[in-house]
Amino acid sequence: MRRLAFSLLMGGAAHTLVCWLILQWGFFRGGATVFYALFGTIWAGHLGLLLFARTGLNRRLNNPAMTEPVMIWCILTLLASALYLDQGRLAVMAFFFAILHQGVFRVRRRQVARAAALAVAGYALVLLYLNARGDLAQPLLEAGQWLLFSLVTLAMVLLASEITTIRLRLRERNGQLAELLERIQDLAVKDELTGLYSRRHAMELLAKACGQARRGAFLLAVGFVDLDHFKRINDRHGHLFGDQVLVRFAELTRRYLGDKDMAARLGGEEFLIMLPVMDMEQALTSVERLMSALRAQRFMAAPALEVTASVGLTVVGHGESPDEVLVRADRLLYQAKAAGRDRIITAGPP
Ligand SMILES: Nc1nc2c(ncn2[C@@H]2O[C@H](COP(=O)(O)OP(=O)(O)OP(=O)(O)O)[C@@H](O)[C@H]2O)c(=O)[nH]1
Repeated sequence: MRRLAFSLLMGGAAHTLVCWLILQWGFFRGGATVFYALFGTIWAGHLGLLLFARTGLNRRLNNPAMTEPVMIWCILTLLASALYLDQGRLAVMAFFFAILHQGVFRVRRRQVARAAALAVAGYALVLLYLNARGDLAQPLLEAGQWLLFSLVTLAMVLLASEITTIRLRLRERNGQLAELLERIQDLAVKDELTGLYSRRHAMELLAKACGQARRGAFLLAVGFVDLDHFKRINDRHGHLFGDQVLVRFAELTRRYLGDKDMAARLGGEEFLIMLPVMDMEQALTSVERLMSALRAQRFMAAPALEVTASVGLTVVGHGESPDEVLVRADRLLYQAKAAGRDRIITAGPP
């Protein structure tokens, strides 16, 4: 919007000023009446375009920046004023290069060529029309100026084409770099197999969350989850199938845990979950729901298999360090395993 306003207001003011000077020097055919009628219309158009963008109606267009329509409108205003000039026509048409400059970085090569063709052909039609009416004082000079204008325009279009090629290549490279960066960031914080957070990142998040929970911002539940008899699953159905089970569990955490909850794979078949909660009961309900979903999973390659997990679940106590919380959750998990697996053992802070 700011760019559009700048182009239309500054470009329009410069165009008006040059034509007004030509009017003062007596070379504007039709005099002040035609000048004010013409520039009144031109400014109504400029302000109409600005109003259109200001009200947000442009967002409904395919290209909300409206670069091409604005370029075409501005070229038409130059051509319209060129019709009334007895002198200085080339100076006015030269504003086209400023219009082109505005468009080069924003529109496609085809659109630049279209705008250039409109300017060159429009300029030629203006001259032919004036010549037919006998209003062209120096036809040869005007034709020479048109030729010069056309050659410079051609050079500009070729340059614009080069710039567009470089711009597109840069955009492609930027896209590739952004993708690479995202992948590097993912590798640093995510577990490759499951897409859950990695152990290192989980520890960083836990330290941060413990700090916030300590300040009383919320209550944080921390759970150690360990799939039961995973070695047996691997041995019976193969390592690849074991991987599928891990991925399925990760999917379930994404589906059953809330937006503010977090799940990480600490390694092997061991996971950490963190849930900001109101109380332990809420945490227990969430984890029970996740465990039921895991138990209900069926696998094509092993239809009779029921995967379960043991969980040690606790909440972060006032002033507790992440290590203290992890040790307690680990101890609870051990108790769950010892008590026969497929269960959640909970305990609050000491
Ligand atoms: N498929 C697969 N298996 C893994 C991966 N990482 C570790 N494991 C296996 O996970 C198994 C873990 O076995 P254990 O630590 O003995 O535990 P468990 O068999 O689950 O027994 P409990 O925990 O006591 O119920 C081992 O056989 C590891 O080889 C992995 O990325 N993919």
